[in-house]
Order: sequence, then structure tokens, then C-alpha cells
Amino acid sequence: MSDTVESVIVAIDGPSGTGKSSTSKAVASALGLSYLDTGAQYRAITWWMLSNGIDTADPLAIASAAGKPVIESGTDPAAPAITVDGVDASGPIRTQEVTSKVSAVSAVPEVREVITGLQRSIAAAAARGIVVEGRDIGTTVLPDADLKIFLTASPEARAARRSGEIKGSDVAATRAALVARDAADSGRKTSPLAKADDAVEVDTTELTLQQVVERVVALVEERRDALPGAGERTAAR
Ligand SMILES: Nc1ncnc2c1ncn2[C@@H]1O[C@H](COP(=O)(O)OP(=O)(O)O)[C@@H](O)[C@H]1O
Ligand SMILES: Nc1ccn([C@H]2C[C@H](O)[C@@H](COP(=O)(O)OP(=O)(O)O)O2)c(=O)n1
Repeated sequence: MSDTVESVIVAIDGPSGTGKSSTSKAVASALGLSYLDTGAQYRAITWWMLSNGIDTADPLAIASAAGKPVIESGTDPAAPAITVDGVDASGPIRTQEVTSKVSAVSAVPEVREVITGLQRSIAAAAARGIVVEGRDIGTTVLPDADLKIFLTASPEARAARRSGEIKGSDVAATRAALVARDAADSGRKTSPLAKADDAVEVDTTELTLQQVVERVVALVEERRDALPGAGERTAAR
């Protein structure tokens, strides 16, 4: 291992409830990396559209408004933060209303162009490296990431995890909503949810969160040790 710790970019993609957010935050904290929740950004723009009376069933209206909101993401894994036009949006982006509209809004190419640009500039500014989680990070946003992980889990496990977060929620209804959102996210034309050819797939169905985190941390360390020196690497990019 070299004396200097190389900057490393990690992409973690997968469907809802596979453990992307929990794993990414824990891996970033363990390795001293920045963290970016790209789903929160799509939720934030969706919240802005709803708050500003934009019809989320009208792709043209969404497209023409896509550049208006100012979305800022914090990158501290211990304190994830997101603001829209300077207002804290971390609570409102998790409502059922936003969850039910986010796939339609995030399928609009103009929205993806704006948000993808933001994501690339945040990743480029992360001096020690970053863990970026989403749906199209390994395929589209950061195709040169040093390590790509694709998390999966059975729909049953994912629904049980998600319903565990909301008191009194119905597992069958949660499962149906998850499967519908995955189908919309995987079926859209512009950068759908997909596993990159060079991603490492980790099925988390039978693993604890701690086991997933340990596996990903080991993969990052292995990859980081194999990276060329910082000088050579900068020149190569
Ligand atoms: N391997 C795992 N085993 C059990 N529960 C998990 C596991 N990974 C994540 N969870 C839990 O499942 C829920 C969804 O995880 P989250 O990280 O938000 O998934 P995603 O970001 O992929 O939607 C959270 O309550 C989290 O604590
Ligand atoms: N890179 C990304 C991240 C999220 N999205 C869209 C599709 C997802 O259904 C929504 C919400 O993502 P989020 O990661 O918050 O979803 P869950 O945590 O699984 O509920 O955003 C996307 O299109 N591309």
C-alpha cells in the first residue's frame, strides 16, 4: 500500500430498499469519504414541481421548469442535507406524495441533464473521494468510477425493510408500490436503473447491513490499493 491515500470514486446503484443509502453512508464514514444521495436530488426537484403548481403528468411543463430550482446537497455522511432555493427539504422530500411522483419527474430528460450536471460537479469537488448512490451512477453519471456496486434483494425483503420504517404500514401494499416504481425506473428511456457491465453485484437478501458494509469496504480498499499514484492518475484522466 502507498503512503498517500488515493481519492476514490464509488458508485452504488440498485432498486429501492436494497440498502443503498445505509450502505453508502456507512462506507463513506468508515473510509473518510464524501457521500451523495442522488435520489434525494430527484425527490427535491419533484417537491419543487409539486410546490410550484407544475403538473407532474405533463413532461413538457416539467422540462421547461427543470432549470429553475436551486438544489444544494451536503456531502457529510454523518449529516446528509439537501436544500431547495435555500430551504431545508430533507423532511418534505420523504412524503408519500413525492414518492409517488418522483419516477415521472425523474424520467424527463431535461431534469436528468440538470441533476446529472450537479452530481458530476459534486463528485469532481470531493478531494478524498466520494460514495455516490442512485440508479444510473455506474452507467451514466460516473462511468469512470473506480468501483461500481449493484445492490439487489428480493422484493419481499425490500418491502419488509421499507414497511419496517413506517409504523402500521401494509407490507403487501409497500411491495406493490416498490415493484411499480422499479418498473418505471428501469423502463424509462433516459438512463434507466441498470447494472453497469463492470459492476460488482451484491445480493443483500440474506446479509445483515453490517455484512454488506464490510464487503463493500473491503472492495473499496482492494480497488484503492490497486490505483496508480495520485500524480499518474490525474495525468491519465
Ligand atoms: N442488509 C440489510 N438487512 C436488513 N435491513 C437492511 C439492510 N440494508 C438496509 N436495511 C434497512 O432497509 C431499509 C432501506 O434501506 P435503504 O438504505 O434506505 O435502501 P435504499 O437506499 O436502497 O432504498 C432501511 O430501514 C435500512 O436500515
Ligand atoms: N440516480 C437516480 C436516483 C434516483 N432516481 C429516481 C428514481 C427513484 O425512484 C427516485 C427516488 O430515489 P431514492 O433513492 O430516494 O428512492 P428510495 O430510497 O429507494 O425510496 O429517484 C433516479 O432516477 N436516478
